[in-house]
Amino acid sequence: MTTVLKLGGSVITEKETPETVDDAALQRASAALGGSSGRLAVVHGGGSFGHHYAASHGVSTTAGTRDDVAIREIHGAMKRLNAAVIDALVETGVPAVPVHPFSGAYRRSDGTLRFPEGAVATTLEEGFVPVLHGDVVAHATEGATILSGDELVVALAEALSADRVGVCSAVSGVYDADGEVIAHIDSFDDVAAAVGASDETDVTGGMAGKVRTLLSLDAPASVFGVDGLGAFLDGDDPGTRIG
Ligand SMILES: Nc1ncnc2c1ncn2[C@@H]1O[C@H](COP(=O)(O)OP(=O)(O)OP(=O)(O)O)[C@@H](O)[C@H]1O
Ligand SMILES: C=C(C)CCOP(=O)(O)O
Repeated sequence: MTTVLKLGGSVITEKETPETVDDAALQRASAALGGSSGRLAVVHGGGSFGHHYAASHGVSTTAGTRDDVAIREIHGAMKRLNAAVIDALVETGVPAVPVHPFSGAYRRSDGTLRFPEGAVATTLEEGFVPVLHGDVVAHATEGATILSGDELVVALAEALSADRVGVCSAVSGVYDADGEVIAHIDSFDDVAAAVGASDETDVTGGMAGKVRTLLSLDAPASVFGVDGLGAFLDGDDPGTRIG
């Protein structure tokens, strides 16, 4: 059983305060992961580490930068968050190891992502838990653009033929217009009026971007809050199922 799990930046950081980890939430998530079994690849988002730098340099998933300073700032912040996530996971006994997308992933000029998965697949086979993250990546004809953790989850899940995909965010699921968690989404148009951007600084589209991206996945994905993480890892289907 191969699981790809995203820990949202909105969960593990205090998203409005630059470079601030939400230690309590990260410890809760790590404790849940400490008890998990099977092959697990973790991806985390940018939260208050990646999005502030990306926004301040005007970089998004489509608007590129040719400024090497911008690339180092965005990537450097994401590496610092990655180190904090790995430290927390190691504390709970998870054999976590870092994988930095900038070093291997890139976009073609039409924006399609290339992610050579050999290192991650081998890392999993050998019993480690690779921990990847949203990042800045080289983009042919654009310089460099942002790769969201959600897009990476989809690419990884497909490349690894994952059985389960989970996206743990700051909300209990995708809410409808009345604030109730939607049980199942299989078309963006059905929820377009209810889903929006993030309430915080976010260059990758908040919940609307997440739903759109996850709908492109072959395997079904679940969006849930940190309260649902243990249940998801136990094989349940908390929150909103997408696809
Ligand atoms: N209909 C909706 N249901 C749930 N959340 C919504 C909805 N519309 C907008 N949102 C916003 O989307 C946010 C989740 O998207 P966001 O991209 O911030 O999450 P994340 O993936 O956890 O964080 P990051 O992008 O930093 O990794 C919620 O916190 C909320 O502010
Ligand atoms: C902003 C950066 C560098 C990563 C964005 O990843 P996301 O938070 O998963 O959308």
